[in-house]
Amino acid sequence: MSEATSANSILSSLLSDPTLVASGSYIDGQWQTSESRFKVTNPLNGDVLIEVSESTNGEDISLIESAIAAAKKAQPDWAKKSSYERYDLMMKWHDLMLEHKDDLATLMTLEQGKPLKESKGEIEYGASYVKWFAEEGKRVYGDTIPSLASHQQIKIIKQPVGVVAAITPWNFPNSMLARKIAPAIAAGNTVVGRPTELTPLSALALAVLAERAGIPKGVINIVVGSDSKAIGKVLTEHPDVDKFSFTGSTKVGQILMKQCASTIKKVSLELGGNAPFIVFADADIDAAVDGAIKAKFRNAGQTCVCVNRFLIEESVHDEFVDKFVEKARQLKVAGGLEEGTDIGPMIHNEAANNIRDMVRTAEKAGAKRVFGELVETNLQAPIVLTNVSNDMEIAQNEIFGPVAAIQSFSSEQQAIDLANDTEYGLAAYFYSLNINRVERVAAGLKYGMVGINEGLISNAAAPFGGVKQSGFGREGSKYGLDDYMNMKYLCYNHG
Ligand SMILES: NC(=O)C1=CN([C@@H]2O[C@H](COP(=O)(O)OP(=O)(O)OC[C@H]3O[C@@H](n4cnc5c(N)ncnc54)[C@H](O)[C@@H]3O)[C@@H](O)[C@H]2O)C=CC1
Ligand SMILES: O=C(O)[C@H](O)CS(=O)(=O)O
Repeated sequence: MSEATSANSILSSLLSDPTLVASGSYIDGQWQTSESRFKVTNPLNGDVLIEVSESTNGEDISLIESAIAAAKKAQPDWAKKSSYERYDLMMKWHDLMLEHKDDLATLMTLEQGKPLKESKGEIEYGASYVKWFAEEGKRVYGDTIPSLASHQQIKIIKQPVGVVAAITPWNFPNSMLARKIAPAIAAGNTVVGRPTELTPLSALALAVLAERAGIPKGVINIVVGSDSKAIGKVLTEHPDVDKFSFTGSTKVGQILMKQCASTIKKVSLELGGNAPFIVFADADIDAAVDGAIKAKFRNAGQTCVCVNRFLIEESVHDEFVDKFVEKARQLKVAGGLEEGTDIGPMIHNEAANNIRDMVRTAEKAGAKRVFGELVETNLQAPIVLTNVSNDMEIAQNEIFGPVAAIQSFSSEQQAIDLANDTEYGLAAYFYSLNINRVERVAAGLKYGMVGINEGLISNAAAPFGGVKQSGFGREGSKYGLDDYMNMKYLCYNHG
């Protein structure tokens, strides 16, 4: 059993199983506590939910190093297990995640703010990656290749890379970590995960359940702490870490990628986005509006695949704006635990202030606010801006909040050019019922993922990832394991 400290009164009163709340790092099957602690707060009201032990005070990195050592020690035996044995343990973990879905969702809403229905959806989403890769681990196939030389035979085998380190953001505190740990351990690797200090409880609860599932000690290690730079430096530069996977902003991804260069680690980066949402005149406008609401306001707009720029063909612009505003007006903005909430608080006041600054700057540059009021709390309701142009800051930077920035266009090529006019290339969306146009636009968009007449594209069966400054590597799908394996070429001389 974990040494989860008894959750404080707020948490224990809201959870049916308060022992899901851990308040220290999970290393080599042991729960580590320390003198220095950091506070986890509720974004809705700033209440302190719990204090969590730091895994480092900035100077003493011994706990981080012991997590890497534990992963290194456990990896050979974990890799020796058959994929069927790993499948059984991963599915026990998966089943426990779903069994405790309500508690895990409540914990997530308390520390991250998203509406409870979205938190429940995220637990299912995170669990789906565990199930997907438990199964994919049984399909790691090699190759035999005809050789040019008659005395040779060529074989290809795939092997786990070894120790994986992962750093994850606050906006999806369960699924971003699950979608790294799952492929890593399915492939026979071991993991040291580090969630952001803003939302560590969801990640630690995953460790509590992994322990209960019987996943051997050292296979999954979670280190927590507020000094992200110090922890990141160890995880990116330590010679015993073979693979580094990061989800977060492009700015931080660049720093971490540079740090990984010192030991030439295998790296995967899921970074920022600037998603265009193109609506052509030949689209089903009502379907486009429904898709737009989902793709814009999920997680209060705080996802890397949320719409950042709406590009609407001139002839349907006003119809789209009127219908979009009508739907946005109906969204309930309140605390995430409240019944019927559609939009919860943003992660912190700094993020909300940043949004307000972006809106004011856009208005100064000529954008027109056709719906919504700016508030002084982080419970920011939807804002809809029209008359936006692609050179505005709000069109070039990632909004990461509940603000819809709408531009119009007059031709298909102009729409594609506007959509591609960004340094990012993660997700894009467009609505059209003209099949030839669909093929042309899908081919012309420079993005890793494209939703076609669809606003929700994330699922474990698909390769999630971007191009350009949105990163590289793919998470999910049959391709997702490759990032966690090395390919080995065997050349047999059989005479
Ligand atoms: N492509 C994707 O799948 C995703 C991208 N993002 C992007 O991340 C941003 C929002 O998330 P944030 O958590 O604010 O991003 P962030 O990049 O500030 O933080 C991400 C993680 O990195 C850690 N971190 C920050 N600076 C670090 C450093 N110098 N060394 C080591 N670790 C460090 C943070 O503590 C956190 O755990 C947005 O740009 C969003 O688009 C977020 C989630 C998913
Ligand atoms: O962090 C994110 O924004 C997620 O990758 C988006 S999704 O996978 O939940 O759609």
